[in-house]
Amino acid sequence: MQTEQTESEASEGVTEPILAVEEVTKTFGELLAVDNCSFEIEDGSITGLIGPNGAGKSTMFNVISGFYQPDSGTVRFNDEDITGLPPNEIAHKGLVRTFQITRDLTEMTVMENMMLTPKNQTGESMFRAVFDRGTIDRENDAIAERADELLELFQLDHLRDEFSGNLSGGQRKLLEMARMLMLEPDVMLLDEPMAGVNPTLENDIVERIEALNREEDVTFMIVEHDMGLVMDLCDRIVVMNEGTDLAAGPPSTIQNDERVLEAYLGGGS
Ligand SMILES: Nc1ncnc2c1ncn2[C@@H]1O[C@H](COP(=O)(O)OP(=O)(O)OP(=O)(O)O)[C@@H](O)[C@H]1O
Repeated sequence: MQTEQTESEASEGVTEPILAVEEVTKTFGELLAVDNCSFEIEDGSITGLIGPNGAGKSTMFNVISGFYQPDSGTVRFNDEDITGLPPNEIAHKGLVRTFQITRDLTEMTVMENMMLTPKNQTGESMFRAVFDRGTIDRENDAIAERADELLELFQLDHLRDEFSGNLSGGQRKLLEMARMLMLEPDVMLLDEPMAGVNPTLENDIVERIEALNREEDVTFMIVEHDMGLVMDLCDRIVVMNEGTDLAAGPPSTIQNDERVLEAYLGGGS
């Protein structure tokens, strides 16, 4: 009994990294966009990735999610080396991302967009598509049910049959997050989720992120320029500067880190 207590006390507060970036470098010709950058993302955290303009944040997101091949270094997700895998494979493993500019298909309805991104569909196999209609129908029902639940969660259910091109910029951001959640991810990378979003919708997005983190155990990594929001929302912050990791820690530590202040002042952003 005594030993059990000690063990559980010892493990309390110790969280495994779900994502680890190890010595990643990415160049564009002569330009060193990411320079030997390393950091870890704790499972269950909401981590902010901040840094002055041009620090390499978007490039890092592109490397992690498979859109760019790094020149060197490793990306580990759930202890598996995922470096260089194609984006759809990484997404199906449970690591998804959103973009600064939303990527929904504007000529399709909100619901059709949702139905494009499900996980493990049997219908993808030609054999099953021909011989196993019953399973496919049941799967489609389950997928449609999840899509409806997510649309409700993101308060888009009244726009279910609307063309996504008719949604506001903020609503399209919500749709993109909802669409990515069809993959039941463990980790979501959000690239400037609040850019171009009005304050009411911004509050909605913050609430959705917090609820998904709390109730569905989704780990978030968020690039966001609004410092107040980052400090409020995130429990941990990674700071990049000139392509590399400059500091990492809780918001209270980062806010008072001289090197971080200097990077922002010196960076002219
Ligand atoms: N596809 C590309 N081709 C060439 N250079 C690029 C490319 N993408 C990014 N860069 C350069 O790499 C550097 C890092 O850019 P990146 O967009 O990753 O920074 P960031 O921290 O996301 O900046 P911001 O906060 O302004 O979005 C910059 O100098 C940028 O001009």
